[in-house]
Amino acid sequence: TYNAHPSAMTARTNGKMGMRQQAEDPAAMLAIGTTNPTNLLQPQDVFAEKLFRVTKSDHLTELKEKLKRICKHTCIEKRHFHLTEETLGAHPEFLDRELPSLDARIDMVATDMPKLAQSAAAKAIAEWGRPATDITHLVFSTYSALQAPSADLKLATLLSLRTTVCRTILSLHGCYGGARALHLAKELAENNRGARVLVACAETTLICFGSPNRANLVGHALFGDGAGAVIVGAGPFSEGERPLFEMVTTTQNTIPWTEHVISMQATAGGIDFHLAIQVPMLIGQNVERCLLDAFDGDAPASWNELFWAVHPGGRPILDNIDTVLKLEPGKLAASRRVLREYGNMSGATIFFVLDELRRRRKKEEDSGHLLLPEWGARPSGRESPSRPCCFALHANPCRRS
Ligand SMILES: CC(C)(COP(=O)(O)OP(=O)(O)OC[C@H]1O[C@@H](n2cnc3c(N)ncnc32)[C@H](O)[C@@H]1OP(=O)(O)O)[C@@H](O)C(=O)NCCC(=O)NCCSC(=O)CC(=O)O
Repeated sequence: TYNAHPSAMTARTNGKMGMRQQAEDPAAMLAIGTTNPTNLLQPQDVFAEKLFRVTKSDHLTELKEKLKRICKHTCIEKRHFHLTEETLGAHPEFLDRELPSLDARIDMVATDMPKLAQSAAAKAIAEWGRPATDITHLVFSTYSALQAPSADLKLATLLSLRTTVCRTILSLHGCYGGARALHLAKELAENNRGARVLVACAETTLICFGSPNRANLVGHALFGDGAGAVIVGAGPFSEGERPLFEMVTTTQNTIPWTEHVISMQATAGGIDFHLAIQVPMLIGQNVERCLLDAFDGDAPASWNELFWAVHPGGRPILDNIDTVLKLEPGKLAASRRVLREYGNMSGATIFFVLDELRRRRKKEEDSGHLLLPEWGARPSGRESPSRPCCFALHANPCRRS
């Protein structure tokens, strides 16, 4: 409802016209769901051999040895992929960037990617305990959305959300897409009393996949497929709703002049992406300044006073954050575990890290030994070092007093 007269607007939104504007409390995550495709589970130690075999690239021996070296340095043990050997057999054009293949990729992703998101969202909704029709807003993020109607509408249909659900799609935000979607969900939940926002993110490397070459080798070693979903709502909470992480404050920060550092480009042969070798260094050099900006004069005396939900963009990124922030061993354990078990699933990864953190918290609660601090932060380079983006989270189910 729009109205030129603010006083009339207040009267209408307080009355029968719809939800009152402001929620009483900060937004919180009320449930988390994650999922991975089961088609192909790739142990990292045999990944290079398999990739070069299925892409008929075995003759590129030097490149294969380099990928083996890189894979060893990733600290990844396995990843999940939607793409199968059968699919590659049926689409030889996926192997040759000179052949047009974008249409076929978009067709496959359009059907399969929303289903991946559905699986994660269904888990989150089941945990939340309320009917899917109580969801008022949907924010969907993916780097594979290149058509309209897009994955947000497909997901809404698959989940039988109400027809009045307010949908937003974030496209090609890459690794920071999940955090940005959560950021938006907080604003939606806090500004629409009673709103319940489904945040979903699904990523499949199918849209970028190609035969190995010098430019895509690190991407081949790093990225995997997965989906995550979170229900976000602000208080008052209904019976049975249980805040997992209170979302206290969110900011986004861009490092100037780093636009070239990570990029994605749709081409006739699929999406090309570029990762500059400087990414881990730039994140290390800028993360503390971005955190200080985010905390706006209210930073803790030591970063160890917080728990951390860092997007595991790559092993050297986590190492640099550890070093620069002087974190105690284990502070990034949730991020490191997710990287080890799933690789970098771009925007979906942060949901896995949050899920891992709450599992660790639950374990500590059950054993009576609470180690995780109450407050936390979530920095991430995005598509670049350029946007470390930070959340402060409140992991106590009770509200801050
Ligand atoms: C590739 C790595 C596993 C390599 O590990 P190390 O750096 O410890 O090992 P190393 O220095 O010996 O490098 C091994 C070989 O990899 C090469 N190499 C390293 N990084 C490269 C890059 N970005 N592009 C091309 N080649 C690269 C080195 O030149 C070397 O080649 P040779 O052996 O020939 O000398 C790591 O650097 C890594 O994880 N980098 C990716 C980090 C990243 O950019 N993540 C962001 C993803 S996007 C994202 O997630 C956004 C976000 O963070 O929010």
